[in-house]
Amino acid sequence: MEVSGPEDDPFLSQLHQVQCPVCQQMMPAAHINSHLDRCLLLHPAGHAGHAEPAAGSHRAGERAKGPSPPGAKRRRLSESSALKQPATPTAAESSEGEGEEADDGGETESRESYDAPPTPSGARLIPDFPVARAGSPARKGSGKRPAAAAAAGSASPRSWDEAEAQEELEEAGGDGDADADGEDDPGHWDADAADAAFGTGGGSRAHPRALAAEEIRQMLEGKPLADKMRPDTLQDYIGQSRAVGQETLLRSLLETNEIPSLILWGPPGCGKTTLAHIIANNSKKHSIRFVTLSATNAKTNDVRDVIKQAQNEKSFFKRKTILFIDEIHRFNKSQQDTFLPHVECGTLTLIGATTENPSFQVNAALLSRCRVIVLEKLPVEAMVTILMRAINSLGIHILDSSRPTDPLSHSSNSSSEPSVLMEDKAVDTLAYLSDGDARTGLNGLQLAVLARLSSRKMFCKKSGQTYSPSRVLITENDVKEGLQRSHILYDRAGEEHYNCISALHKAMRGSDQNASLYWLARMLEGGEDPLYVARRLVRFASEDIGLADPSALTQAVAAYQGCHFIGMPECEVLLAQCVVYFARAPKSIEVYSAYSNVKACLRSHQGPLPPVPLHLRNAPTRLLKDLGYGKGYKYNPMYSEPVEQEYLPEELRGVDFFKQRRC
Ligand SMILES: Nc1ncnc2c1ncn2[C@@H]1O[C@H](COP(=O)(O)OP(=O)(O)OP(=O)(O)O)[C@@H](O)[C@H]1O
Repeated sequence: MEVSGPEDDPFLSQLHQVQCPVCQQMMPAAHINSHLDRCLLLHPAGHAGHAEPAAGSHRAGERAKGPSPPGAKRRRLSESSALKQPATPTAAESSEGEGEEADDGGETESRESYDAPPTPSGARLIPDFPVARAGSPARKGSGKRPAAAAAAGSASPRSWDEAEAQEELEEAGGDGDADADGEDDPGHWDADAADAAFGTGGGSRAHPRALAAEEIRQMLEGKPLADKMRPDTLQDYIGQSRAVGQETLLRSLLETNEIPSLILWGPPGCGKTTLAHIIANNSKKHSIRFVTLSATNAKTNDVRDVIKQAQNEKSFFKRKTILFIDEIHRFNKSQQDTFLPHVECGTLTLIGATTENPSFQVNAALLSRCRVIVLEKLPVEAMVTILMRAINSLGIHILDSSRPTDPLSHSSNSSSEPSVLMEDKAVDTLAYLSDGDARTGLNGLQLAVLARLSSRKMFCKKSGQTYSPSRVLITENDVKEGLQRSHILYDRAGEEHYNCISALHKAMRGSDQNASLYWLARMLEGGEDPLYVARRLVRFASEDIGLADPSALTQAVAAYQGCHFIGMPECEVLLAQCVVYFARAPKSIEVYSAYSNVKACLRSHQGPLPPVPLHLRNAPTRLLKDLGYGKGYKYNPMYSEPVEQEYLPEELRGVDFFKQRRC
């Protein structure tokens, strides 16, 4: 559970808060003097607004050197970790704030929009990318963005204006150092570092610090690129104009900080968590607590804790709490019920994100108290814009296929040329193949670049030329490979979902308990709904085990109910137990096949179906008795010996569905 808000002593820190007149940051009154000394030194006139951690805390750069969130965590966890932002400036001082970025004073600096221009069909998709000069998308509070974008947009690495590059460099510290504040942070992703360094090296051959392949490789290692590139402001939030476009109600509500309870519904990677992250950033400016839970690992007690804290905050400090629950559909109905009264009475504003239809997955009562925001798959143009933003931040140049000569081949000063280039069609292909999922696109890009940089195969297939080892060309094939590798992650909504459940079914049928457990874990770890797996087990109990072990059905139904009661992650072991039981159980498809035969018989029947024999009909009235209903029926319990009696319609007499396929 991640909670951002007043931590160590909420009472004191709230009561004695003052605002720094230079960087606007809130902090305990006791810290203001020492903070001001530092702040004035760091932010002379004109730099106000660039926030600095309060006195007593580490400087931003120092904090950033601390261990960054583990990138090896599974995807959902790493996504939720992206919301570990201090909700208020005071939170930056708390221990939980450590390791997080500095406050986002840099956001106040000018930042050009990344909205992609409409692309005519069939035209190249890479937009003439606006040069973003300030405000890093990857890091709040950062200073400069490179004009690498310009090079990409104009498709010529040489179109970059030298003077502009030098100016950018000087603004960024003048020495090619990563941070305008002079904070060096080699081990941490720093878009500024990339920007400042590449901005000067990318187009301006005069500058000695074009990003070397090795530098890019280091920047790409660790945290997923999608996390690093998560936008902090609505301005950088691409697409989704129906939901948060300029004229929408939601946008005006967000701008006035009137956040209603929301359910964000959309396919994976379309920006649900990102929108919540933007709301979180915004709320911290208004002293609203923003708490994040992921339904994949939060327990009911975590929810209760959040509610209790929200009640305290409301009654003692009149402070609102926004609770963001990622994958809310994975909470069972009773867990969802826990929020209901608190959303109702305004203790909590709930923001839930779900990939599943909320009509089925979210309690009707809760749903009726939330505004459902439908986010769509990102269109290809938006994907290109998002990818280009990352490509520019990394200092990768785009190679224009329409140019008659390869810029790599006629470099006069090879040492200062950009060292990593990417085919323009590789970007288009990546945007198309990502299927509206920005995470897939960005992580595919990361894998493609990393793979290419690690293998150091530096030749251009088109020209057949090889280049110096310091140059790398990322091709369309590289991104295709990168995408394939990133798809190893389980795709809950797509083909992988069906492939894995089929593999599980077959492994249990083949009595392979190891493989059965493997496929189960692969689905659950990938974010599969445990109730979906449980429903399939109920079916398997009858289809494949049947009367060979009739208690299998009881086991499956119990597992289903157990999953429903306790939800993930606790229910995974219930499913594991059931899966192993089924893999070990004797199998019989006798009933399943016989029933299939009956169905086939009915479907292939020509003409009207045979009537129910009169002796089998019930005769509750005299009239029916007179018509012969029930006549001649032998009531079995009255006979001690076996009863000779027909139960099938006359024309089916002698048919044995257990032996033959068709009647
Ligand atoms: N609209 C957008 N504009 C810019 N970047 C985006 C946008 N949507 C997604 N991204 C990028 O894609 C990454 C993944 O997006 P996000 O985590 O918001 O997806 P999601 O819809 O919550 O997915 P899931 O349901 O799988 O958790 C983000 O970190 C961000 O870098």
